[in-house]
Amino acid sequence: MTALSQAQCEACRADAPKVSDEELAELIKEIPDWNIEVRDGHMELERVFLFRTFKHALAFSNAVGAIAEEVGHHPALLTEWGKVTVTWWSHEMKGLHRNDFIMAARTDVVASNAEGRK
Ligand SMILES: C[C@H](O)[C@H](O)[C@H]1CNC2=NC(N)=NC(=O)C2=N1
Repeated sequence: MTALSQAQCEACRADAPKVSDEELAELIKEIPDWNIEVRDGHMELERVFLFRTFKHALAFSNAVGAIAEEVGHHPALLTEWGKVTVTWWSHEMKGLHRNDFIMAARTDVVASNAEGRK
């Protein structure tokens, strides 16, 4: 996996390249549990994770927040009772960058180590 740092968050620049249709078709295979949603005219990657309690859900949201801070690239995190909806897109460039797929894959790793999954 690409070693990303805050300084390398090219997806956070408005002129960074969006993934092409061909790249998208390949990258989405790596994260089969994620859905593509179109909002405000751009694509986003989204997945719902279920937990036994709100506390478990909140701990997961915090863990995803921590990997986001490491690279300076941030998701939308909707924390509810027993449920977290994670959405990745590159807001500066209004679309999907390769970084969003990398972060979705990292989110899956965080989820596989998370306590209280349902
Ligand atoms: C200044 C700062 O680096 C930028 O606003 C970053 C922060 N995190 C970000 N996260 C995401 N997902 N997209 C961005 O465009 C983005 N921009």
